[in-house]
Amino acid sequence: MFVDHLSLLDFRTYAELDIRLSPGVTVLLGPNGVGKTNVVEALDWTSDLSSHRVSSDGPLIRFGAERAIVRVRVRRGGQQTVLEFELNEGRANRVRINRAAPVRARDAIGIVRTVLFSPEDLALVKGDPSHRRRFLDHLAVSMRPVLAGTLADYEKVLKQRNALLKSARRSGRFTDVHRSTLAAWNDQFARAGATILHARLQLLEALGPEVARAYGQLTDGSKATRLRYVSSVLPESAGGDVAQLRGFTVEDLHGLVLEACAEAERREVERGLTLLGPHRDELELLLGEAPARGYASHGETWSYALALRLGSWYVHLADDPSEGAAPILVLDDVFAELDARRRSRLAAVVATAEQVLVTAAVEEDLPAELVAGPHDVVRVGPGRAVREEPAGTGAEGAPPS
Ligand SMILES: Nc1ncnc2c1ncn2[C@@H]1O[C@H](COP(=O)(O)OP(=O)(O)OP(=O)(O)O)[C@@H](O)[C@H]1O
Repeated sequence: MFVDHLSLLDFRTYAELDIRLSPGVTVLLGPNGVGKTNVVEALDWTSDLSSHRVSSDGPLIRFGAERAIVRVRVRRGGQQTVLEFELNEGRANRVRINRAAPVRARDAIGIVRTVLFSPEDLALVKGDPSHRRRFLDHLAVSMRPVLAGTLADYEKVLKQRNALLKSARRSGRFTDVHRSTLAAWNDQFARAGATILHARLQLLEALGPEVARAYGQLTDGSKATRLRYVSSVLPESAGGDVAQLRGFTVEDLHGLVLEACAEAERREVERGLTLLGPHRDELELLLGEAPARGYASHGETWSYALALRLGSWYVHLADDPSEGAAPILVLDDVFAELDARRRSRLAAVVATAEQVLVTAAVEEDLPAELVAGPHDVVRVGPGRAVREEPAGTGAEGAPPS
């Protein structure tokens, strides 16, 4: 797929921006801090309505403005879809598809598909487990948008469960009312938790080999990657081995979460906190025999982070091989961080995507493999981004209609 038009109103630095894009490679060039990432962040945001840089939408709205509007026109095979998002601080966002009546925000997830590489990805390897859980869940949602609802249900019941455990702890008594309310929350908690666990395990089964392949492509292949899923709920005997864990059905997992809830009840009341469930699990990244976190070198950490993203793209391609389904690749400021060998290796792989957007401060940061062939250049200046047009063509296209 590719996006051929992106319009922004009061998004980050842009009061107004209207930019035409083409399939193939587009390079966004401009000095540091000028707004290159803001453009690709807007596009990436439309894929799952979340930003790689901030956890709420507030900072995406131009400072001082009340709301932002992001409009994209995406083409997939012969089909085109116009998505329009109104981001409101402290209020629900409004979403329209093909200018029809507003729909639930969730209904727009997955229409645009992106895989974004950014310097923040280092946290996937070096950061705390929440980064890796979010990575897994975002990838799972982008392929199965319905999971967004389950994740929201899980968050809600987790909050309720935590509030109940906290109040029991504060009162110093675990009454029958506490017990029966907890039992009711436990069932909802286990249902949503089991669906999330199941989705993660299915995804990991596909992702593990693809990350290993990507890591091999980006490096000399002397070390291998392996993904382990360490769960607060699943049997320890499996040792996090995804191949052993993948056999569980949602029903099996529901039963396991309920059992774990019963087993942990006393400790949870003592602590006033939920101590188990997918929000406590860890995706462990191994490099050779050692965990990458704490052991991998800086270069290996970068390669692992890139391999997780490239592996995600491969999983998307395998999951939906239909025409035009391949996600758009967005490489935000990554080449400057890589040595020449990894630059060319990454460039050679990504250049095969239907649409690739790359940001860079200077042309010299871009690998020759990426810009040797035909590509577009968008010059980004303060509050503006202008596509360089080959002589004899119109400067800007019509807005999405
Ligand atoms: N909501 C907002 N309203 C106004 N300005 C904002 C908002 N959010 C971020 N900015 C500004 O946007 C700029 C950063 O833009 P961006 O991250 O896109 O830069 P960049 O061109 O990618 O830079 P670099 O090359 O350094 O990564 C900063 O100057 C920041 O102050």
